[in-house]
Amino acid sequence: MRITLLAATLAAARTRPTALRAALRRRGGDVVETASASCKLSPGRAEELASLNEREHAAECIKVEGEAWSGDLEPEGEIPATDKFAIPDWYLPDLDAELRNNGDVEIHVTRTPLFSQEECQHVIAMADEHANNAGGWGKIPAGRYDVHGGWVKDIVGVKEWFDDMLRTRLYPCLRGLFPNAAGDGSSLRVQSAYLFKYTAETGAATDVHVDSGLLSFTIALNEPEAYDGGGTWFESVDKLVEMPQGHVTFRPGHVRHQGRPLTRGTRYMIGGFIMREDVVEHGRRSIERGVAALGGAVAEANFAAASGESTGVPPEQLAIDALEHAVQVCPRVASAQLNLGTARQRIDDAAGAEVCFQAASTLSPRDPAAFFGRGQCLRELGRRQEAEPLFQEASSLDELDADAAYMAALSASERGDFGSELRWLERALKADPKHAKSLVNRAVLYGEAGDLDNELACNRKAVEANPQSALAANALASCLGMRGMVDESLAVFARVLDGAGWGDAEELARAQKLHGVVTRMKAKQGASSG
Ligand SMILES: O=C(O)CCC(=O)C(=O)O
Ligand SMILES: [Fe+2]
Repeated sequence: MRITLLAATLAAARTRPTALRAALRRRGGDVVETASASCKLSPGRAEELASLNEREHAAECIKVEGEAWSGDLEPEGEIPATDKFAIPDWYLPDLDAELRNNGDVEIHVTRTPLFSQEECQHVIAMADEHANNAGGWGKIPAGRYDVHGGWVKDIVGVKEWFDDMLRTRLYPCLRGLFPNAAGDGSSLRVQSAYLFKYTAETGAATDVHVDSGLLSFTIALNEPEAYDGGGTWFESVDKLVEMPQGHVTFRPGHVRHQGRPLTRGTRYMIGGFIMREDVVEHGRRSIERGVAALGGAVAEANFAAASGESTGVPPEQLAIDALEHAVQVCPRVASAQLNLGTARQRIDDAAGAEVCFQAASTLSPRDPAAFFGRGQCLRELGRRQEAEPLFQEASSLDELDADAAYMAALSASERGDFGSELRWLERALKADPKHAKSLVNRAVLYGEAGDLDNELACNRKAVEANPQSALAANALASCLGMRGMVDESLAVFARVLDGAGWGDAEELARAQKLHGVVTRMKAKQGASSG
């Protein structure tokens, strides 16, 4: 009988991980203005950050000198006809007015190839040979993916070809298509240029991101028959651009896009990020400075992080300052607002972060990170009901985001809607079959349905997939205790208690308490069988 009571204690410990905080109220008004007005950067600090940007720009211009061709363009450079589409309601951090044509942010895709088949094949052959000589392809990080590739400046033969093409075709196209932003073309500079080799197995995609520069181009080096999937996807208009070999896309750099996942074959492309020697991109540089100070662990994964000049300011503060500066410079740029939200979350300013995420989701309504971040803040602020649809939205926008689906599941379970909880947990586990919290809560649902074998199996899977998760270990140990498998249960609890460093205070206290419960249970078992 005592054993049953102890088991009930363990069953009560079958809890879902949650976090409850006090409630606060929000203010109304235009969301972007509200977020911008929340910035308290002093004019002196703004000036310091601006001069940091100027120095960084000057240093970068020196660095890229010689990495790629620059100077006067071929006067008669040919400009191909393009198909164009607009990105409505989108704002650029720098030269926003100049980068528009008739008020629109435009993406141009060539109608006829800019490069011949022979040219493209030759470029690929040189790149493959370079990789062979180097003992394999390098990897360029692109968010959660590592794409095989290399910097154009380092690839023998390709660099020389690329330099020639900048002068005769690529820069003349930018000058023709974006006349107000490119000027006569002589001040255009390659911030970076890379050659990607996507395969289904290695670095099949990039995350959705913005590029580092005023303008970008993407060159399709091989024929689309060589692969399935791929192409460039433009998030805010949900449009996929798939180009035949030799075609090129020209566009403002700061438009969210993704190299779509490849499911078969190989896709070669060249990407170029273009800046201007005579324009300091204060908006972009402050955003990148903030992102770099946050350790890059934010949604906007630019390939080239800002070159961090040491300032002696702690990283959290530098992030806040730089991103408040960015919001001052370009309040309608979603990535400035989003990253400021992330920076404020880091210093536990949920109310300050929430207004930024709300602005970001208004400015970039298909960016899952803005919804997820706002949902987290609203929970912190005690507004769980408002948070739930935001997690659902984030999960719908990114089916690979297990955290978003998990948070939607948690929200449903808090309302007692276990049917919805199950559906969202299944979605989370489809996105990430190893997601510890989802596995633990899936086990809870099995247990509540009386399916004890699957409850145990699910908890075992959680621990196997996450050997360092105290949450999973505690769940498994409790489950084992409930099933009377006390020795194994005690061993798992002991692992949590010994495992210095993995497990927060809450999980450690839980392990301690439940270890005691199971120890008493074992004593009772011994007494009743002895
Ligand atoms: O693979 C693609 O089409 C896009 C790659 C990319 O992010 C870029 O060119 O900036
Ligand atoms: Fe890109």
